[in-house]
Amino acid sequence: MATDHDRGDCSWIPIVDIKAFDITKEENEVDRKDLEKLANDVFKAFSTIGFVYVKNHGIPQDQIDNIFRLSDEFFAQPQETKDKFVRPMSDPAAIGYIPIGREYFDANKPADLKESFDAVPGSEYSQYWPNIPNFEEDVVKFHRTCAKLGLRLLKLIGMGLGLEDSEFFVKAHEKISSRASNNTAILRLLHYPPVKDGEGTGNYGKTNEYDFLPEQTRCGEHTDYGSMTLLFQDDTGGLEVQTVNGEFKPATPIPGTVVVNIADMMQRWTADGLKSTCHRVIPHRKTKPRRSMAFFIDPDGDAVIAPLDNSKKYPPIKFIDYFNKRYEETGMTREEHIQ
Ligand SMILES: O=C(O)CCC(=O)C(=O)O
Ligand SMILES: [Fe+2]
Repeated sequence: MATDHDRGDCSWIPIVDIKAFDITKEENEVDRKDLEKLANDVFKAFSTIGFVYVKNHGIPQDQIDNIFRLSDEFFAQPQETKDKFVRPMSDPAAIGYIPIGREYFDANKPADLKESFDAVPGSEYSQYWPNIPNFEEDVVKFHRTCAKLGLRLLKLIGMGLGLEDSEFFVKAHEKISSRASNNTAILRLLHYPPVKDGEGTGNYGKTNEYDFLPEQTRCGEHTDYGSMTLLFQDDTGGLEVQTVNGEFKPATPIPGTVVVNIADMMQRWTADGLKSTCHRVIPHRKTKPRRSMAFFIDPDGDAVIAPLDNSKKYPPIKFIDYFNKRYEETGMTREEHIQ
């Protein structure tokens, strides 16, 4: 039976074209009226489902392809090699490799069948950068590029929301590409390995052939913790987003676009005006690997997040406290992974 994934039906998620304010443009060369119109369009798009496809963002396709290539090169290495770069788990600010079976979003189910690499500029954990030519340099540069796009979107949302200080969100993310002020924004390279068809034994980490355990998935249902996430996905599919009725529908890849979703802090700031929507990655095509790259836009860790309309919908919370709590709840502080 043809599924929505196969039909490529993702028309329920809005597409916004930000050409007027793409990252190659200087802020002062953009006409104020065009910017205001764009801000309204962007805000409206984010208000519908909390997910949008952003097109004409200005990040060169070559740069995106190059990071996917470096990511492939890293994950294609033997497990023993990758294991040398396993990030220290006790420090959420560390960089490095996260093996399969580490992160979960439901403690009663098997951990996600994915492996990833967390990267930030200026990390004190420089020994965890792999020995792949240009890896650190290019990945760090991409982090900064993503941060630039993220800040543009934050500005547009601030304007679209009609904030008195339209730079409010931008200012709360000032340290996005540094480790200062406990900013936790990371670029995460993700690899969901191909698996055999049928249910299996969870034989991961031991051979190159993986099986899904009963109830295991590529990435469990969750919301993201920070302000927003930029997601670059390959053409495999599998990402699903929860609708207001509670069902999950595909966010099929659209070439040339970045999927952007609202995360928990933006929902709190806007007192539910913008929704941090639940999403997951299913093994839509088990035998085909999925590769994606997520840039998690986080406010500075010291920022205190409270509803901007002064409502009491959410109590004020320091972002780093919220982050640490979620980090612990997803099993990330364990030094071992599930066998
Ligand atoms: O890989 C994907 O498509 C989604 C990943 C995701 O939602 C996450 O890591 O938070
Ligand atoms: Fe996510």
